[in-house]
Amino acid sequence: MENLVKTPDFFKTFCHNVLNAMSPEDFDKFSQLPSDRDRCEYVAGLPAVKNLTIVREEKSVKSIERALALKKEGNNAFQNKEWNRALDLYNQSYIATPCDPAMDVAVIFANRSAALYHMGKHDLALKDIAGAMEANYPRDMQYKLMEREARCFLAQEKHAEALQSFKKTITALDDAKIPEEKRSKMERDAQIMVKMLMKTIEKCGNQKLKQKIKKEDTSQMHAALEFDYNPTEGRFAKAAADIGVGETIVAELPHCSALLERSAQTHCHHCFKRFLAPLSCPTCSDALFCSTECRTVALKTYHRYECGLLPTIWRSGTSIICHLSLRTLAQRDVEYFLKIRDELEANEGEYPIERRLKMSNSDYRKVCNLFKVSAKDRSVNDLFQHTVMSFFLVNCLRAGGYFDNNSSEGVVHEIAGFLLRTLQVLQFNTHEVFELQTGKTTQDRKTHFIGGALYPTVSLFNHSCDPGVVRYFRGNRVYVHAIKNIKAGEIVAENYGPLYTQEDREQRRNTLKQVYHFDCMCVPCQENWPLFADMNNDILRFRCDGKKDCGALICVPADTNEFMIRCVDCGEFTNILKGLKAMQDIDVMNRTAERLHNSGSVDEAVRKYIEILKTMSDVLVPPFRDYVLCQQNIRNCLLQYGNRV
Ligand SMILES: C[S@@+](CC[C@H](N)C(=O)[O-])C[C@H]1O[C@@H](n2cnc3c(N)ncnc32)[C@H](O)[C@@H]1O
Repeated sequence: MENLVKTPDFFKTFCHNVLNAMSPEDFDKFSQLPSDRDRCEYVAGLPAVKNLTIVREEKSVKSIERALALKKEGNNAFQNKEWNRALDLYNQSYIATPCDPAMDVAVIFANRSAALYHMGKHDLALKDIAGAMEANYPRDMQYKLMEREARCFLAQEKHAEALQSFKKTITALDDAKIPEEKRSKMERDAQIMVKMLMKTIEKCGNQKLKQKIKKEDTSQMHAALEFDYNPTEGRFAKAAADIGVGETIVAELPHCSALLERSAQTHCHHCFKRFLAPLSCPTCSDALFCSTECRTVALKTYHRYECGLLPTIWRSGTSIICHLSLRTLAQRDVEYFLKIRDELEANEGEYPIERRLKMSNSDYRKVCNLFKVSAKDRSVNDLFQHTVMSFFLVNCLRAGGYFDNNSSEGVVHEIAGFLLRTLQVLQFNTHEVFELQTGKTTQDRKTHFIGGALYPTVSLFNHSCDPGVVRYFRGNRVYVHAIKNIKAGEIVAENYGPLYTQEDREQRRNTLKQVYHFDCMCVPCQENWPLFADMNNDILRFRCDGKKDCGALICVPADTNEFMIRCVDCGEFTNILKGLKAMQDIDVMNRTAERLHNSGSVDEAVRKYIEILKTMSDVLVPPFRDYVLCQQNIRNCLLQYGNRV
């Protein structure tokens, strides 16, 4: 069966083979098993799974010959001042360079720093210079690097740092193997810069930026956000006090995240940020990083087990959920899971919401009890396929060296049980992480999926076909913003896909039932709101504001001549003049906002749209065409925030 693992989409075939070998009695036995661990142990004992052999792959190994050829091409592009092309070739050369001997990596870093310097990417150039020095760049050439470092600092107006680097240039020139004339000219130039910088520093003081080490909280929540529960809808987010349109409701890092294969050569394997000059895993070419920080965390945790297995996982044809489940386990060691096992068994993973919110996002206990359909409500077939998937994943972990030689098979089944539990949680709680690709016009903007992630707080939000929030991402950090005014006591709902403006109630409810197993109870579903295509501004809806506070809905033709309307429910009068006037003002305001948005003043456009939405929702009851349009516009603007790094 070893060959099977080498074929594209092999998991489907593997699962099919295992399923075919099962008799009805076997299924019956499987369906009686009480726990995820028992299910995993049962599947591991089936003869049909025995021949799945997973090994770390040597395929994505590096090649010095290829690396040198690419570097040569890069040097030619550099000579021709084709900086972007040179950078691209140096990147490819770097990724293909074996970490041993480090010398080659050092030279590639140095060359790449030169291309980055010419592109004005001084921060990245400085990182590569540091990388070259760390990888023992030859002493006789270090003067060049030190001089480049000094010029990068100069460009950033970091005078004290530039001064130090010019001093280091002078020292490094002692080792330079260059003609004496060139050496003394460079030394003279560096001395001049040292004197000049000393004067500048004396005059303006040391402008060294204080390096603030930002210790970011893993989850930041709006002060007015709280969580409630009811037996039909489970836990859900709601507003404890009024939340205004545009306000940030949650910003959080994922419990775990995994990049899609198609983004692996363009985005950081750890934080999902798009990179220009990546750092590579020293062993494989599959995991690239934006910074040493991201690389260090990945290499110390999950990547040491995933290295060499990424091609197998990607080739398997399983969804991102499968990789996320593996990552959840791989980011902590076996001991961690064995330690929390008894606690989870005792309380079934139930923690009071306040305690849960205080837990760190990397704590498995914070995500293990997110919504999932219980085993008794799942089809046996579905549960069986997920168990086979856990078997595949636990074997990946085994091949990656996750278990030490003393680990018993019992421990392996225990971890497979955790994988199965995580797969079930991920099925209902994974968020697709996207990047907004910008174009010249608003229509050219497209969302591009780059990976998946599990967010402990955002996963507690219920769905509405008229959501109150929009999500965007910076790397794999999610930001949730309000796109309407949410009153105290109201639900703060996000959207799982179907929108009332685009699909009719039946379609939406069918999708939600099929994918998420629930009957949607949101307001548009209960009131059967119209599609956007069927909407106009001909009928305006008001809330009765008579003294009896009945709050009934009052529908009025937009071209009415009356402005005091009697409520059929309570008989009181409501003055609708303000609402009629608002509809006229909104038209002008909308045009101003659109102009601002198209000219790229996103912040100003958002402020304008917020003003419009506020004006509308203060006097009129949605949905109506202008309101929906304005919400769509504000959503587009907020999505663009994700692109501002
Ligand atoms: C991602 S979870 C949301 C949090 C969940 N309520 C909980 O208790 O953890 C998704 C599940 O919440 C429930 N849910 C979400 N939106 C709902 C809605 N509009 N109406 C009814 N149930 C909903 C469904 O059970 C759904 O499968």
